[in-house]
Parts: sequence; C-alpha cells; structure tokens
Amino acid sequence: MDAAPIAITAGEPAGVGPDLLLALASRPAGRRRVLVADRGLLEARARQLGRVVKLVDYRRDAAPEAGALEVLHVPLAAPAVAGRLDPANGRYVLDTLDVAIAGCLSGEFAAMVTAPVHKGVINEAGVPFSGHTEYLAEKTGTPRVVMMLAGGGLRVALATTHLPLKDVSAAITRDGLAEVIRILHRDLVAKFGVAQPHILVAGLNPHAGESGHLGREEIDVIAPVLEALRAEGLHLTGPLPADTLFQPRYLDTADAVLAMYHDQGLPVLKYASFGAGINITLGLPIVRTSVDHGTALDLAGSGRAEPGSLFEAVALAEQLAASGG
Ligand SMILES: NC(=O)C1=CN([C@@H]2O[C@H](COP(=O)(O)OP(=O)(O)OC[C@H]3O[C@@H](n4cnc5c(N)ncnc54)[C@H](O)[C@@H]3O)[C@@H](O)[C@H]2O)C=CC1
Ligand SMILES: NCC(=O)COP(=O)(O)O
Repeated sequence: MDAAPIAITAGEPAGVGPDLLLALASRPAGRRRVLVADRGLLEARARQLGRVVKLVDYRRDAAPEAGALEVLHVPLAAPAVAGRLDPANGRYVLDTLDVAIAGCLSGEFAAMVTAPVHKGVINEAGVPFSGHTEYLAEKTGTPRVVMMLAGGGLRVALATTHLPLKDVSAAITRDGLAEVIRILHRDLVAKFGVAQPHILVAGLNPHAGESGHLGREEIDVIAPVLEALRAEGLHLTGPLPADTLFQPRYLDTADAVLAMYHDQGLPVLKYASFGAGINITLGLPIVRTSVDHGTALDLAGSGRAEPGSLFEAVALAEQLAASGG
C-alpha cells in the first residue's frame, strides 16, 4: 500500500465523528487512512466506548503497523466531552480541515473525507462558517463548487447550499446556475463515468412557478439557462415541479437531480438512504467526500452511532483516488 493516503478528519470533537473514525479499525483498507484529530480525544473516546483500538502516530514515509489506525495529531484547545459543545474547540475543528486540505493540495494525501462539524459552534467561536463546502471552496481558491449527495440510487445536487431561505432566490442567477450545471455535468462524466448525463432540474417555486403566477424565477432565470446549455449539447430536463419530480417516471431516466436549495432536495435523498449516503463536493481541485448526517450530539460516546455513511464516504474517496480523482 504505497499510494498516497486518504486523510479523514474527525469533525466536531463533542459529536459522533471520533466514534465513527474508531469504527474504521474493523474495516479492511483499500489504501492508507490517516485520521486527522487529537490523539488523546480518540484514545478517550475509545475508552468511553469500551473499544480496544491501536492508534499510532502518522509518519509520512513509514507504513503503519498491521491493524493500527494512523493518527495525525492536531491538538484540542480544551478537553472535549461527548455531547457537550465548547466554542473553545471551534478553531481546532478548522485546524484539522486546514491540515487535510494542505495535504491534499500538496499531494501528500490523495483525498479527504470529513466527519461532521457543528456549524453553529464554529460561529460561536468567532469564525463565520457555513459549511465544509464553502470552506473548501475558499481554502482551495475555487470560485464555485457544487454539493451533491448520493444514496439509495439517487444523486441530488444543489444550486445553492447553506443559505437562509429568504436569500435563495437572489442567489440563483443565470451565470451562477449555468456554472453549477456545467460542474455537475462535468463531474458526472469525470468522476462517475456517466458518458452523457441526463440531469433533471427542479423549479424554485411551487408547480415550477405555475406559468409565472406563483413566481417568475423559472421564466426569468432557470428556463433560459437550460435552453442555452441544451444548445451546447447538455441533456437537461426542467424546470420540473419539485414536488412531483422525485418519482420513478422521471428518476429512472436520470443520472442526477439538481435541486434549487438545501431542503428542497436533501430530505428526499435522506429519506431514501439516511445513514448510507455520501456527500461529495464537485468542482474542487481535490477529492472530498463526507457523511450524510450531522454531529448527532445525542449519540456521541454512546456506541449507538451508525458508521455506514462514513464507510461509504471512505470507499468513494478510495475509488476516486484510485481513478485519479
Ligand atoms: N457534513 C457535516 O459536517 C454536516 C454537519 N451537520 C451539522 O450537524 C449538526 C446537527 O445537525 P442535525 O440537524 O441535528 O442532524 P444530525 O444528523 O446530527 O441528527 C439528526 C438525527 O439523526 C440521528 N443521527 C445522525 N447521525 C447518525 C448516525 N451516524 N447514526 C445514527 N443516528 C444518527 C441523530 O441522533 C438525530 O436523531 C448541525 O450543526 C449541522 O450543521 C449536518 C449535516 C452534515
Ligand atoms: N446537509 C448536508 C450538509 O449540510 C453538509 O454540509 P458540508 O459541511 O459538507 O458543507
């Protein structure tokens, strides 16, 4: 196993991230995995869970001991208690991301996988933060990226990500939407091997605007963008009413759905596959996958957190790393 390792960040230290990373000990590895976290936190969480896990310090040029999990130590600012958020550790969470991003950009790591962070507590720590997706775009100097979740036979991408609902309409511009669709199309080809992707595009308003009587974004923005991109050869259907597009009649012919905002598309995806879905950031110069769930503070340290989504996210990162991203 001499290929570049995958970095896996532990996310919010009071959440289930550390528990999930420890569960990787029982999974066969396709390539080296480096856990980016406070080593003492992982040791303490393993004790709390009653798990015996062998942790070793990551050394770039040394192969890990058989059965051990490699840890790239990033120090906590304050002791972490499962289930109890502490803004003092907000900076620590970002430090783990920075280490993984830098390693991916330098080529030391082939991909990064992220366990969930708590967006609120990072803001309470004084750092404006709306999500990994936006943070990765900023830190890699990528003007536009696309969040896509996959699971249960569906792929759902988002035209906008973590925005208050009142700001969504203004964020959907012709140029921005066209870029999102181009990125989605390109990565379905490059990362998922879909030769000619068929993308279903949702409208924004009820009944896709009901011919302008329930909103004009479909007429003024979405339809003209789709028309222009169809002229370039993209296979796009829409704008479709979001309440009826998630049915086999449409989905059976499609490779992905583009929803206009977070809670238009993700509830359907999570209903279909919660706990086994994958979040992938498209359009980045590095590979990043993640879990489909949040920090689950209620389950941290209890042994009841399901690691299936992390396992899927790691498997996809390994697959993308092997195929060159
Ligand atoms: N990739 C990321 O970093 C993500 C982070 N979040 C953040 O997580 C925090 C909490 O969000 P919530 O809306 O409460 O969602 P959540 O996913 O943390 O919890 C929702 C429900 O699902 C359960 N659950 C979550 N993960 C589970 C697992 N692995 N096994 C079994 N049950 C599980 C929880 O116990 C809870 O009942 C928020 O700050 C949010 O921003 C949310 C989604 C993704
Ligand atoms: N619901 C998915 C989600 O919010 C994930 O966000 P991110 O932290 O991966 O940007």
